[in-house]
This record gives sequence, C-alpha cells and structure tokens, in this order.
Amino acid sequence: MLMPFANEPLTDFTREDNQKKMKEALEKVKSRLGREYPLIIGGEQIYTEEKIVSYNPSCHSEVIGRVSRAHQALAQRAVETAAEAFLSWRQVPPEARARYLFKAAAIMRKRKHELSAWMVLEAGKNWAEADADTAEAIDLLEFYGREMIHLAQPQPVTPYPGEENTLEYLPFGVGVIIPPWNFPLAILTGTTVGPVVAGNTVVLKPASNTPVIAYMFMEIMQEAGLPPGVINFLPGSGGEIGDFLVEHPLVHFINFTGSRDVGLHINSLAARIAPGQKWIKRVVAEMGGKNAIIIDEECNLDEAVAGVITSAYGFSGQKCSACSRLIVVGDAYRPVLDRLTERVAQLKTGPAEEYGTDVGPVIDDASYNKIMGYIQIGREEGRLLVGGQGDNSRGYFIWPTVFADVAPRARIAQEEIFGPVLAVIQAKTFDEAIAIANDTEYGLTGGVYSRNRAHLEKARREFHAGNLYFNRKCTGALVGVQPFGGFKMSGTNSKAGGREYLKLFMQAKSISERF
Ligand SMILES: NC(=O)c1ccc[n+]([C@@H]2O[C@H](COP(=O)([O-])OP(=O)(O)OC[C@H]3O[C@@H](n4cnc5c(N)ncnc54)[C@H](O)[C@@H]3O)[C@@H](O)[C@H]2O)c1
Ligand SMILES: N[C@@H](CCC=O)C(=O)O
Repeated sequence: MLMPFANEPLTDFTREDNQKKMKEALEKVKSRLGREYPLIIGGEQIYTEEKIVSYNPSCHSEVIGRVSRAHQALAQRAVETAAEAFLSWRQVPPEARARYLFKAAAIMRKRKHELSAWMVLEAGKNWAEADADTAEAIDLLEFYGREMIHLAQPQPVTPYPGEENTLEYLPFGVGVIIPPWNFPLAILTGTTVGPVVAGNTVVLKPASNTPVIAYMFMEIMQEAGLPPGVINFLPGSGGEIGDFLVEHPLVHFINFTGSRDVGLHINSLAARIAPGQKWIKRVVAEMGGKNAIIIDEECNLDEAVAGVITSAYGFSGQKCSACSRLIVVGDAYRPVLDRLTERVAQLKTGPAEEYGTDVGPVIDDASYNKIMGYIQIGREEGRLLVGGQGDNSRGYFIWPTVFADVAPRARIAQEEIFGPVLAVIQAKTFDEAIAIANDTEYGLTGGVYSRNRAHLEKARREFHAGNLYFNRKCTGALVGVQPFGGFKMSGTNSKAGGREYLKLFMQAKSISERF
C-alpha cells in the first residue's frame, strides 16, 4: 500500500557527515563540467551544431555544459512526436502513470546531493537553497502521483433514479512546458510531471540559464522508464522556438512560469486561433511578485527582522515569493531599521559552493546590470542603509541592500527587481500598511508580523495575496501544505503543489446512461 504523502526532509548541513556528502557531490559534479548534452525527441538523442552554453554564475569563466539548441524544424518534430505519443499515453491507466513519478522520486532521492550540487554550480544556489529545491522536486513527484490516483477514483455526483451518472477526468493532449531558471529542478519537475501524470504529453523548453540540471531531470525520467515521446526535451531560445510552440495548432495548453512580460506575451499569442486549431488553448501562467511584509508595532522585532532577512535575501532575492517591500508601522520603524542595518551587514556574500555563504551570485550579466540599475534608482528614491555594491569581475555578486524612507509608489517599491534589494516604507497605522501592501499590480506572497489579533484578522480579510504568512517568512511554500500561486498580475493562481492543480490539465466528461 502507498504511504500517505509526507514532505521530503531537508538536509541538516550543520552535521559534518552531511557536509562531507555535499562536498563529495560537488567534487563529482565538478569532474563532469563542460560536457555536451543532446536534446531529446521521442527518446532519440539529437546533437545540433548550435549550443546553449551554461556558465557558473559564481565564476563566469567556468562552463557547466553545452546543450544542443533546437530550431523550428525540431520544434515541429517535437510537437508531432508528442501528438503521436499521446495516442498511447492517454490509454495508460492513471495508477501506472503515477508509478513512473514514484520511481523518478526514488531516483532523485538517491541522487539528492548530486542534483543539489548541479544547482549550486549552475544556478548559484547556496547549499540549503539547492537542497530545498531538490526536496521540492521529490515532493511534487510524490504529491501529483497520489493526486492522480485520487482523481481516477469515481467522482461524486448526485444519484438520479433510473440512470447511472459518472464524471471522469480526461487529458487534453499536447502541452508546452516553459519553466524559469530560478527553481530549475522543482518548478521544471512540477510543471512537467503534473500535466504528464494527468495523461498529457509535452514539449519541455527549459530556461536557457539552467539547461544542464534540466537534462538531469530528463535522464531521471528516462531511467524511471517513461515511454519515449511523453516528454520531449527541447532547449532553445524563447523568442525563436517559444513563440512557435505557443502558436502551434496541435498544442492544447501552455504551462508557463516566469516573468510578467513573457507570461502576458504568451497569453496573448495563445488566444489567437491558428489555422487548423480545434480548441481554445489553456494558459497557466505563474508570474512575478512585489511582495510585502508588514511589521506591526506589537510584535517580536528580532524574530520579525530575521524573517524579513530570510525572505528578502534567500537565493539573493531571486524568488518570485521574495520580500522586496518592508512596511513598518509607527514607532517600530526606527528599531527595525537599526536591527536591519546591523544584521544585513553580517550576511556573507560569496561563491555558492562555499559552505556558509548566505548570499550567492545573481544569475547572469543581464540580471546583474538590471539590479545594479535599480540600486542606482534606489539611491535617488530612498536612503541607502546597507549594501549597494556589486562585483562582477569573477562572478555576479551583489551585496544585500536596504533602502529606507522609500515612498510607496517609488519605482523600487513597485517594480520587480528580482535581486537582493529591499525597500523599507513607513506607515502611520496598520490600516495604512495594508493599503500600501495592496497597492501594486502583483499579489503573490505577503506577510505580517503582529501580536495584535484584530490586525491579523484584518490582514486575513484584506491583504490581497495568494500566499499570506503570519509571524514567519514569506518564502518556502511546502508542497501540499501551502499550495502556491498568486493573484492579479502574479498569474493564474494555479496553486502548484495543491489539490486543484492537476485538474487544470484535464477536462471533465459527464456520462449518463438511462436504463
Ligand atoms: N509565480 C511563480 O510561481 C514564479 C516562480 C518562479 C519564478 N517566477 C518569476 O519568473 C521570473 C524569473 O524567471 P525568468 O527570468 O526565467 O523569466 P522569463 O520570463 O525571462 O523566462 C521564463 C521562461 O520563458 C522562456 N521564454 C522567454 N521568452 C519566451 C517566448 N517569447 N515564448 C516562450 N517562452 C519564452 C524563457 O526561455 C524561460 O524558459 C520572475 O519574474 C519571477 O518572479 C514566478
Ligand atoms: N514556491 C517558492 C517560490 C517560487 C518562485 O520563485 C516559495 O514559496 O518560496
């Protein structure tokens, strides 16, 4: 009998045996850097002339791998192959589909530190962040496998005299999966295997900064025995093959996670009906955030500041869930600024592979320049308390930065920076703090530190965010525990890791027979 779902435990790196295992995994991965990887269509490995070269953001001269880059003819072949594979994959019983996921989870568990080591080197995640990414990928395999088994059971309908009535969930067909680089294993795994276990076949276009860890995922799904053509691995440029895939008439749905601009572009392309297209495409698009934590006057300020720091600077602020606005109520403002200044200055910025690094690099040159540009804007819009420096001579390092006295409508308080930059805003009252928190186009995560019951209840009702957290950090949603997805321009609220997720990739059929 299948065990009930339980979240994968995180690794305790304060233990020396675990440190040793992680160091060994890093050495093993380092001995494999610079290799070439194919794209995979219908189980066939295809090497192309053109490559996507992936670099270590902690040391940008180090090549992680060279991955074959698809062009439009290969994209066409991938879609046709997925359409062909759908004819047999949809006939595979849901329980059997789920077993591929359980097997893949078991393989990931065995390769846990190695997978995390790839992300330390390719994405610049520190050990704990990489470990959490691997654990979440395992969780998503285990969770969606069980959810599919659950959805395959007879669904409740009201009994009607003289008739048998049933409702069953059927897959759509071919989907395109477009994940981001910032959770290069967890989000890639979840957005792919959710639709797949629901009976769809997919073309997976990984993010160009992290194609090697994406290839490791493909390797694991193949080792788990997934039939050829169910997942087709197609690295390539978003502009060149992304648009082509989204517009393709055989594609039934797009499962995208990434920035607001690309998400809205995909949404508008997918809304146009291509010649020969026989359905309305479904777009699931999870996008950016400009998340706020409110620190109320009545609360433990030390705990609050610690939670804000973890939320703002974990993975260098490169999480859609990251806290990028801190709103402090009334007299708490000065003591919060003092604590922030002292503690943020103590964070260790450096290469992700060094044990003890708090803040690793940002992902690439373009991100580095964009974030440094926002820091420049911040110098005009606020008062720099800590940080503000960057160094891209070896890797893309930006020191954790705090701006105080920022106006709620300032650019650094409205636009997603996606880096280690926090804007601190003062509010006179708790009501004003809630109004400021809601005053952005995003609505992904939010947080409140308060001991005031009436304030917490007000925030429950009025703080408009898909994932709201009280007296804890606003990052690190756990699969099954805090289904993840936002409001407004943060996306379609698909709730990854939640019980509704798989239904987004299925259509319900009601069958009625009168006897
Ligand atoms: N809401 C969430 O759950 C969530 C989770 C993680 C990241 N994000 C957001 O993702 C962003 C960071 O990720 P990113 O930099 O990879 O985002 P991005 O939008 O630049 O890229 C996301 C993916 O889209 C692809 N792409 C780019 N142009 C495309 C096109 N024209 N057609 C099809 N695909 C295209 C990219 O290659 C990549 O695979 C941030 O805004 C962050 O908030 C959101
Ligand atoms: N689900 C992750 C964020 C994913 C976006 O980057 C969290 O809850 O921190």
